[in-house]
Amino acid sequence: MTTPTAIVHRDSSALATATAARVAIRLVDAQSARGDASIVLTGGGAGIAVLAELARTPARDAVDWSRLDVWWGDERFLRSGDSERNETQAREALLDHVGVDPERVHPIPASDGRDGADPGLAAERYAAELARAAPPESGSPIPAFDVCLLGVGPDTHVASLFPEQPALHEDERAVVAVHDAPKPPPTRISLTFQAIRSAREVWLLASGAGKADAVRQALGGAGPVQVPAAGAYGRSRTLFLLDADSAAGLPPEFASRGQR
Ligand SMILES: O=C1O[C@H](COP(=O)(O)O)[C@@H](O)[C@H](O)[C@H]1O
Repeated sequence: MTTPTAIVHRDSSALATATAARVAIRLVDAQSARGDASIVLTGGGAGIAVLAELARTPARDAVDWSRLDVWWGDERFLRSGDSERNETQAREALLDHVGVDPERVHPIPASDGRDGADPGLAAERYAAELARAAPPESGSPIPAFDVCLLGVGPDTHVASLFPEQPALHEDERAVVAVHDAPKPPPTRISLTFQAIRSAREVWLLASGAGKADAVRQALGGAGPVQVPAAGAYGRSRTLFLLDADSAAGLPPEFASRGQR
């Protein structure tokens, strides 16, 4: 477990711009070290704003998009192309505008995919896809993602791990079907904590006053079942990337380390 660091930006626009640059640098560094890079994308307001900024930033030209594996942390289990799918929004914001290799883009299956409307089978299929991408020598069924982006919901959810739900107790599978999510749509597919924590770096994004209480709880010592954002961390680094409004309730030890 890595101790989180909070970085506070002036407003939501500065948060998106700075995080987009940070993602580009992270991917360039990973590609310099290993040739390839991998990223886990998130949905949500701040997450999609970062992707749209990444499509615009000149730093995007430093990334070799053809040598990037793109995964998702969660998906709303809807038909392919539905505008509420995180995949659809990520394609529109970023993936349609950069030279990604389609074979290396790994969307979570849709409800009209090969498994039909069975989210359990779709979750198993995604877990198998992750396992195929994991280096055999690692002994892990999950690749070591270079960076995993997670939006923080106002109720402290991350990916589709919602407070007090059964998925939070999953400690064997990398991917689960989520039923009865409190935020629509009710049926979703999500990486589990185990999969999220296999990432080298986990970056949690929040913007707006509506997220201040969630951020306060996540960094205030709460448990991951009550506050899922408190249970998401990376193997080498965990960042909370915030705007000033979402950082309004930061515990003092984090507030003093914030940047503006
Ligand atoms: O439904 C979801 O919500 C969260 C956060 O969304 P936001 O609009 O409150 O920022 C997101 O992280 C997750 O990927 C998504 O499926």
